[in-house]
Amino acid sequence: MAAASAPTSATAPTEHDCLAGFEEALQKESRKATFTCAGRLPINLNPNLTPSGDLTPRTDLKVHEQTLSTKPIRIRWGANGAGKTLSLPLQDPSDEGLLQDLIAACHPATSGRGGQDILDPTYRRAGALRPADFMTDFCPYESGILDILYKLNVYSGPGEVFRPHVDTPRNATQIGSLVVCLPVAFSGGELVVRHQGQEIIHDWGRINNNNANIIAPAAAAAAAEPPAINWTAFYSDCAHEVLPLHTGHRLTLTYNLFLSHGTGLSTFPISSPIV
Ligand SMILES: O=C(O)CCC(=O)C(=O)O
Ligand SMILES: [Fe+2]
Repeated sequence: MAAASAPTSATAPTEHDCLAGFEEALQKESRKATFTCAGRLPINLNPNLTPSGDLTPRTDLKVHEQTLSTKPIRIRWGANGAGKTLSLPLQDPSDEGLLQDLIAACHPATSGRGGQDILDPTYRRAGALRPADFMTDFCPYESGILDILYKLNVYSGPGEVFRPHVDTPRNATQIGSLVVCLPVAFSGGELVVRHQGQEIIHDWGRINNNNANIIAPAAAAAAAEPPAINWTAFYSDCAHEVLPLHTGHRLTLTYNLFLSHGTGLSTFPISSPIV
């Protein structure tokens, strides 16, 4: 009996065919893959603080067991001796002036184009503070999110905006961006994140803090939804934009996300992140 013949070279897939099939399969998968994640972090207006002002320390184990929350967020800015501190959410009507002071302290925000920071209000109309000009005690690491703090952004209504863009990576280890939206009332200003024909819209103004800037602890405790931080993270290749603000002020902290030792994901040497 004749032996079964081996596939001839005419019918056997070539290396090129295999690679093309592999590429097609990967592309299909990457279309289905998660490209962004998001979360909401309730603000505990009466947190249990350590003497140094931190939340009660957590072990890794506890982080997985607990519902995470954050203490109110403080932002400090201004020259030595003339510094100001704003706590969000506002808990007293007299603090509304401080929010206005912070907005006034911001400079017109630039955007990165061709490796340069460009000031173009038709592309981005918003205020910003550089990391050297403010401090915050919001700690994404403590809150279960990973970070390198990059900027405070303020968009005011009506009309401030950031047109579609991809963030300029600070170095080769940057894998994404994290946007944290602070508890101040606004409408419009949806953050739209896009990847390979998919789109996620974060309408944080609609759900932000019952549309009130000032929330007394008692009212917050009684409310069905306590004031909260909203956040989202996405990979560096995602285009995103902030749609025009309608009303109020939208304050965000943006962070660059870097690969670090120990994730097992990096095949190249990791240098210090540039902020
Ligand atoms: O404020 C936001 O939601 C996004 C800001 C942003 O995209 C950026 O600073 O690159
Ligand atoms: Fe961006």
